Amino acid sequence: MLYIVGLGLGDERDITLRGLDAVKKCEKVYIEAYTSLLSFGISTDGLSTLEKLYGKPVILADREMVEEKADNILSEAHGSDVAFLVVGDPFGATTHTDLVVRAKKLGVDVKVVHNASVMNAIGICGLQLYRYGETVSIPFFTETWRPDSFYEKIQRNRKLGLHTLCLLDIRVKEPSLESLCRGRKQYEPPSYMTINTAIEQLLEIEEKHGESAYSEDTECVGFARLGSEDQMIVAGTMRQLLTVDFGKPLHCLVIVGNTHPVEDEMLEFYKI
Ligand SMILES: C[S@@+](CC[C@H](N)C(=O)[O-])C[C@H]1O[C@@H](n2cnc3c(N)ncnc32)[C@H](O)[C@@H]1O
Repeated sequence: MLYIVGLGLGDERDITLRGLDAVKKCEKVYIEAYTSLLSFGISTDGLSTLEKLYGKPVILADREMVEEKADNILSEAHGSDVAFLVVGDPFGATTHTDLVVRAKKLGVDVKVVHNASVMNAIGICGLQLYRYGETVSIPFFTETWRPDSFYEKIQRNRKLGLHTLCLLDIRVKEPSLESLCRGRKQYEPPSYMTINTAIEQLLEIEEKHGESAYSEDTECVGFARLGSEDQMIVAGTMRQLLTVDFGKPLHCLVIVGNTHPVEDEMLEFYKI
């Protein structure tokens, strides 16, 4: 059996009792290390808090392992109980649906244990979760690569009066271009997009398209470290949020659509 267990957003204590039961009975425990491990304050080589709580070793599964060696994990799950831990909810990221599909095709039984995700934790700012349009991802721009497919999606959401959740790029264990050319993989240090960088990129793309999908005066909400003791939530225009230091990652941003009076009342508590 493959147990895919959501860990929630705060720290190791956010696992559910059902999730902990599953972990305790599994012979092997993997943890995915590339979507948002950081919110647990865990460095890629320091898993001891989790190991202490679970009373067994936890194997770090980075992007390469999950994408290239998933079949090894799945064949282990054929004959024994294996847990695959995911920060947030297993379906809060598209990556894990692929693992479920592969497991089912190989005839491996799968059980999912849900938990809180960034996709619902943003509800804390008072914007109704059922008034959101398509979620977008904002990738880090480079000198030569400035993809902007998020622009059209935000525009579509805003035409419908819907809020937009922007997930911000995480670059963990990315091989450096230089090392790829040399044929020996070396990795860039991890980087996490801040709300400030996301807004700068959004405004750059608005200037390029010039279709007024949004502007510096558009109301947004910035979220940092949701679910942690030191979480930070600030509402304001893009221009205002550019001046806020949101501190440590992880960050995400909501572009506010049309609001109901109760949504406005809640947002007031977070205004800059
Ligand atoms: C693939 S998504 C969601 C991952 C996770 N499986 C979940 O269900 O929440 C990862 C992105 O969500 C946002 N994010 C995740 N955790 C966050 C947190 N605690 N606070 C703020 N943003 C967060 C960041 O923008 C990050 O790049």
